[in-house]
Amino acid sequence: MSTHIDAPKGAIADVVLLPGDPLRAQYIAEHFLEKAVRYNTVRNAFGYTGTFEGRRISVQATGMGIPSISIYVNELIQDYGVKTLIRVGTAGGMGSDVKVRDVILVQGSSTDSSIVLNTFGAGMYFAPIADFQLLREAANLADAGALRYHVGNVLGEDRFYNDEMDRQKLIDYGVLATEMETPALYLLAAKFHAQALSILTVSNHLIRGEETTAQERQTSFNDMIGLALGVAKKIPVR
Ligand SMILES: O=P(O)(O)O[C@H]1O[C@H](CO)[C@@H](O)[C@H]1O
Ligand SMILES: O=c1cc[nH]c(=O)[nH]1
Repeated sequence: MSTHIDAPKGAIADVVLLPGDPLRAQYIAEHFLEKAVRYNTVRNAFGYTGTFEGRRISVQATGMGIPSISIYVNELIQDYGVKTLIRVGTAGGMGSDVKVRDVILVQGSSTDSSIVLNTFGAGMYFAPIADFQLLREAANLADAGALRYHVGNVLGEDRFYNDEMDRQKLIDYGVLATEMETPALYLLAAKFHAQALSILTVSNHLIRGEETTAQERQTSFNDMIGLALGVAKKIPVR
């Protein structure tokens, strides 16, 4: 086991989906994976391993925010040898073309978190970016499935409630939406030479004040989850 995951070596697949919400992990395991076995309940951060169309895949809840996802990504890669990590999260829309229920493929992750500064030191603004192979595959599958999706820059912010953030400036610079984990995922994937992609569903719009219903969120989650599993299925087993 690792410090926060109570699973034996080999219990976790080389490809892992990463929802923030443990109940989303359970939902994915119960509705999309075959023969799913729960390998972790520590802190209720549920983790499952099963198969999707014959491909062994795990799903691990990360909790909310950069400190929490950093723990799981570190342990999945360093203690369990995970090579590919695909976040399946929700986001608050910011750009005017972004609508609730749209899917966003996070190409680059801007942040107000100190994680980049603390890694590289003052004066170096490392750009946390998606793995191109995963991003291209996801875009191809989204095109084939006629999904409404965007590819671009997303803010990964430290605070959910953040009145001080100058959102209009970020929107003017093309930032599509906000969420709270991707900078850490992309930074740690770069550090450990793993592959990572964040796929997000827009659950609300911060500027227009729109929200989705719980039922609608579930349906649009299904598009995102299907897309993530479609990408995961194509990764050769390592
Ligand atoms: O839906 P998840 O994956 O938790 O992601 C988003 O939702 C949480 C905030 O409600 C933050 O974790 C944010 O990144
Ligand atoms: O971080 C998040 C996630 C979803 N919606 C938001 O407004 N913020």
